[in-house]
Amino acid sequence: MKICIFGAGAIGGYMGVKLAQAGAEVSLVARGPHLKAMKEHGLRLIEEDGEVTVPVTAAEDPAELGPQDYVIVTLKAHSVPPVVPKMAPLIGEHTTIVSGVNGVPWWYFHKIGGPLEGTRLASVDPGDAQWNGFGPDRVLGCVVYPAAEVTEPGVIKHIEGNRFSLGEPDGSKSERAVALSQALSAAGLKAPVRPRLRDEIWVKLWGNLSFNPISALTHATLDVLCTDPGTRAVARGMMLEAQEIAEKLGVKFPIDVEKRIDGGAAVGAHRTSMWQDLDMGRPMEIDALVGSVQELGRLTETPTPTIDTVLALVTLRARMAGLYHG
Ligand SMILES: NC(=O)C1=CN([C@@H]2O[C@H](COP(=O)(O)OP(=O)(O)OC[C@H]3O[C@@H](n4cnc5c(N)ncnc54)[C@H](OP(=O)(O)O)[C@@H]3O)[C@@H](O)[C@H]2O)C=CC1
Ligand SMILES: CC(C)(CO)C(=O)C(=O)O
Repeated sequence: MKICIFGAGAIGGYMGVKLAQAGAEVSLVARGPHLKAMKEHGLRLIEEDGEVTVPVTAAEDPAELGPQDYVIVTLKAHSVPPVVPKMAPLIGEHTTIVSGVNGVPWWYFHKIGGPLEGTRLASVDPGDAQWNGFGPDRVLGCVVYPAAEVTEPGVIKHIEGNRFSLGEPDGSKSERAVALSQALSAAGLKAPVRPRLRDEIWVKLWGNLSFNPISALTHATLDVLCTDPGTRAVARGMMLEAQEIAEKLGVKFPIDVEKRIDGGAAVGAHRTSMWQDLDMGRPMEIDALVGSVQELGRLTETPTPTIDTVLALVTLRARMAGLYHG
């Protein structure tokens, strides 16, 4: 089974080391000093109980790697549409694309059934680049739970978690989902195949939608913003609006908003990825994490006053930092 990880930064690098260590036929697409370091010295993974360095097959040009059974996309959401044409050499007749990106996935309305079947989302797939470029039938969904960071070129620090939930857009337990789940499990990762992946997408998204922009705006860590009465109320407001949208789309939430916010507080003094991106002058995943929910609000005719307010503030914050051009 040939697996290529496209965008082998924090999450893709973590997955890549685990798969390589387990002897899987895995290759990584990366760029810049990080690619140079991993080609010259291998890819180093630092975990709580020790560290390991593994030699990896890595390239910037996918043409060097050829058609794959699975392409696992672990780019930031806004980086995917522009590179779709570049991925063409990786894609053969039976290639599965695994979307390991936070936020509302571009394939959300594929095989969902009902009146919104086949709806495209401009916030996450402008110009239908992925829908038309990959074709939604190739897609296997994935919710990424681990936290990791690239601490220096060629070095990944794992922070917590090892679950990558997988799910078919139609909820079936397909052969391709089971085969990938087995490969990831053999590499020591948790990879359950879920019949209702969209429910998990929303529980994860609840946090990213609210905690990430609030932290970027306030520079408060999760423990603080989830317990301060004012910002907790803003997060709650955003989440309740998202819940109304999601439930109109058939989602069932297994927990309530208060429990989800308490879970965020329990993570501790964590700087969200959106705040880290702002600090480091990197584009922020505003469209995928917040704009997409506003777009779904419009589609389902659900008012989103709190989401609209926070989206306006964080978008202007990003624009003033020269990090948002939408
Ligand atoms: N990190 C985390 O803890 C978590 C992340 N996620 C989600 O996972 C996804 C990936 O995040 P993360 O791993 O943190 O992101 P990273 O930025 O660490 O990884 C993406 C990598 O792709 C590289 N890249 C970008 N464009 C190209 C290109 N055209 N060709 C080759 N390489 C390219 C980037 O290089 P460069 O640096 O040069 O841009 C970077 O190394 C995001 O959607 C994120 O929200 C989900 C849960 C937790
Ligand atoms: C903060 C957290 C854990 C949830 O919002 C996250 O996923 C991020 O930093 O992007």
